[in-house]
Amino acid sequence: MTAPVVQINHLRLGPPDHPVLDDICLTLEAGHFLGIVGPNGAGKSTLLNMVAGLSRPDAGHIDLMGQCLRRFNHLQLLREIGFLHQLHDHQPSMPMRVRDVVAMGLPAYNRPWQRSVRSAAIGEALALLDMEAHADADFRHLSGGQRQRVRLARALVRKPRLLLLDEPSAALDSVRQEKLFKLLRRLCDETGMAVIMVEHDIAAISSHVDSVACLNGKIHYHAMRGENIPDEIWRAMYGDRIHIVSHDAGCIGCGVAGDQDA
Ligand SMILES: Nc1ncnc2c1ncn2[C@@H]1O[C@H](COP(=O)(O)OP(=O)(O)OP(=O)(O)O)[C@@H](O)[C@H]1O
Repeated sequence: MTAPVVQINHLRLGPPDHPVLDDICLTLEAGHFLGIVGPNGAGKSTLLNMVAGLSRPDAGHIDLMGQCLRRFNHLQLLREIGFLHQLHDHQPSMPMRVRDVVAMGLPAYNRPWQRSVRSAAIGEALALLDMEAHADADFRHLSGGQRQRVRLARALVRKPRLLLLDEPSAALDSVRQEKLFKLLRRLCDETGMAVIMVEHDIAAISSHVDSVACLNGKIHYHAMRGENIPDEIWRAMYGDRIHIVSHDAGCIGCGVAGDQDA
């Protein structure tokens, strides 16, 4: 039997009496598309950083493809995991072509003798995000949404087995958001890539993901596709004063419309 792509067991960060993350357990098989929702400061980015091996938990452990994450060296982690960090929109101070930004996602980007292989992979990744026509453009001259699509191409270019996305739809218009979620769904189905995606808008992601974990320090609920997330879970995460609205059938749970009195 193939080992799960990621297995997170009883993960904790911070002191037991005041943890940032507490008793986090999640398993992702190949092809699984997991959405994570939760309020600001819930620990979503912190969890992604730990899965990427960028920081260590205080308790619990993470297995990647059946092996303890700590046994992977830096290069192996780079090969297996694609990571799109939360948008900070830093831009290079020097001119940089779009294709060179994407090349930075390849573990072999500093090996000029592999130029033709690199070039094909870069073209493929840019095409997935409809950015191939901009391959030779200066990255700094693109719009914010176009730059975000280039960063997504950089995360995908090495065809990772696990893709970690921290609010990837930031800066994308709603048509592009929908296209992105559909692309991720297709890649999961066709290549077996597993995805963990942090997003705030559950209504936008619920028809694409396989499951949604509701995180605020701990996992309050892990809903499978089509399952309703109870109102008390939303209240436990966002507070009693939220206004909860239902949305289209087939989506997971309810949407949070915000605090009407705020
Ligand atoms: N190593 C650490 N030790 C203690 N606290 C930490 C550590 N890492 C992160 N935190 C704290 O954990 C909290 C969660 O931060 P995080 O960035 O993960 O939230 P988030 O859910 O991604 O929020 P947002 O939706 O605003 O991006 C923050 O208050 C942060 O300061």
